[in-house]
Amino acid sequence: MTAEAPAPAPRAPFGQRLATARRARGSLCVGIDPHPGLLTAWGLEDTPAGLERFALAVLDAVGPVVAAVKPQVALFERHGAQGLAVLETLLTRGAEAGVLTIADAKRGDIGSTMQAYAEAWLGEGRPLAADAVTLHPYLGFESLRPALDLACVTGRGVFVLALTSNPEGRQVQHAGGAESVARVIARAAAEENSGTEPGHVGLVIGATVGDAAHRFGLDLPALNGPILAPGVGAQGAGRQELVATFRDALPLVLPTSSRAILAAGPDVVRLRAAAERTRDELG
Ligand SMILES: O=C(O)c1cc(=O)[nH]c(=O)n1[C@@H]1O[C@H](COP(=O)(O)O)[C@@H](O)[C@H]1O
Repeated sequence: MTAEAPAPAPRAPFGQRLATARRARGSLCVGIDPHPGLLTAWGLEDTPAGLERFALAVLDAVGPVVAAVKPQVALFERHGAQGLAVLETLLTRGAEAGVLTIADAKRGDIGSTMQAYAEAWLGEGRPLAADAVTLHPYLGFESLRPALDLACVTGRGVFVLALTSNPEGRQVQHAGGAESVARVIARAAAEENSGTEPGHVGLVIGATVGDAAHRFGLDLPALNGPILAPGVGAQGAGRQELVATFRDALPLVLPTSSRAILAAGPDVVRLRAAAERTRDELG
């Protein structure tokens, strides 16, 4: 009996694919956050049909000029099953268009449940599988194991919350003093990325956190993986804050902005121009 050949990897590793996308189209990620107020401002109804028109218009406008798009899952979930169907369509169209998709689902649970979340967002052939998903580690970093491992197998990625952009995050993430929660999470993520290639385990660190990463001793250049940085635009951060927050880890940073860019729609030309301008300003 001959041994079966191992199944070929479904796609190149996420770290590699992200690096290629950034070289081709720069480092911006645009958040697709279909808030009801934005739908109204775009002249759309707050319904699954309005949601679909909004989400696909954003993809068409910005997909060719940015590295990634990040649909905010909550804003699709609020439309129930039909909203999730729109998300499914968006993720499929994103893959067809060659722009990376990051599902902002912020999942995290005990291992047995985490296995199901991992399959849902990172599993091969799953309807909602994206190129990467956001995870929260507050049941313990190791509880994320099913997602960390499955992402590696399927050539996908994860972004683990470390220092979030909202001020309330400090209560949990700064706890522990010198050995802060954020530092423990950052170190655990770096251990997943050992190797020469850029790894598939990223962190989320808000561009609004000031010098917290430095103050708490996070060794960000050692992460060898991407840092998703929300907080630019509507939450007040810009290029100056990115430089001050990330210092020598800036090459790892993928800034992400939602409302500040989406407000330029529904005109596709203006929307694309807003994404290009933000991308170029943030450098
Ligand atoms: O994981 C995220 O993307 C995230 C983490 C974080 O610390 N702060 C943060 O704002 N986000 C998300 O990033 C998006 C920010 O949207 P804007 O403030 O409109 O740019 C929202 O979808 C948030 O849920």
